[in-house]
Amino acid sequence: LSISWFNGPDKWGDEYPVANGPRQSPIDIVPNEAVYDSSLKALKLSYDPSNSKGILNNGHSFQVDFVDDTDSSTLTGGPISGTYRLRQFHFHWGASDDRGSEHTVNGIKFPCELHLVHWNTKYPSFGEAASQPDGLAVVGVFLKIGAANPRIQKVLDSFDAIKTKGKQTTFDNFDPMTLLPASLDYWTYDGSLTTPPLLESVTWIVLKEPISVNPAQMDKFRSLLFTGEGESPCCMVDNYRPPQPLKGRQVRASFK
Ligand SMILES: COc1ccc(C[C@@]2(O)NC(=S)NC2=O)c(OC)c1
Ligand SMILES: [Zn+2]
Repeated sequence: LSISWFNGPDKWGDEYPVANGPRQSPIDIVPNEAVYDSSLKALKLSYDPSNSKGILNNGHSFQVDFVDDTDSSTLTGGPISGTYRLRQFHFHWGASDDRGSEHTVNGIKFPCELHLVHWNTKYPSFGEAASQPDGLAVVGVFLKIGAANPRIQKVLDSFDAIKTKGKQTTFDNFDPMTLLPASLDYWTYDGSLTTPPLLESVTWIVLKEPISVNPAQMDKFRSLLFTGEGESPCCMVDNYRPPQPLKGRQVRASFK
């Protein structure tokens, strides 16, 4: 499905009525209104770098895909029960540093947001899980502008090979753990995919602590194109959905 961001988020409701559903994402996170829940477990992420497969420009972001036919890269603990397998990770970012994240904190937008997508192994496949209310668990990590991040550089160095929509290349031996901040404190709430089909199947786990990238690294994200080879180029930027109504949902915090 090719989502062109110029007939973007405010048009999605016409074709996908769930866009106006009760558990849409992203949301604005208001830390003072989040409820500390001492029963929330620590996140347990164990990833096998040899599971990383390839990196693809899918026309609305880029994603790093993982082999997910065994339980070798999993998320357990946290707000979820059972075992969720890592499927892919991708990012959302802005045309400038004042915007780009999907979730916001007290209305503050970060320049970029990482999504690590996991699916519940109680279902036979990712596709099946994506249509179930407890099917997916996505770990969201904010990126802020600061010191250069050596661990993200390998991702950025692959961009020349995936500049245009549909291009992909191999991406071996990458450990997504290296993209996580020191603290795994998180907020969690029930939500959805943030692009069509906007399925309400995501348990969101948004980390409180951002990771940093420097301005040159952030600019590298903006060198990708939404458009395919030979089409008039359109920079891949502002591929984020704005916050959606909370509709009575509670956001819980794993920390005081
Ligand atoms: C099952 O079909 C889909 C379709 C789109 C996405 C991507 C996205 O909509 N979801 C999140 S999270 N961020 C996004 O941009 C997806 O990711 C798991 C799964
Ligand atoms: Zn996403």
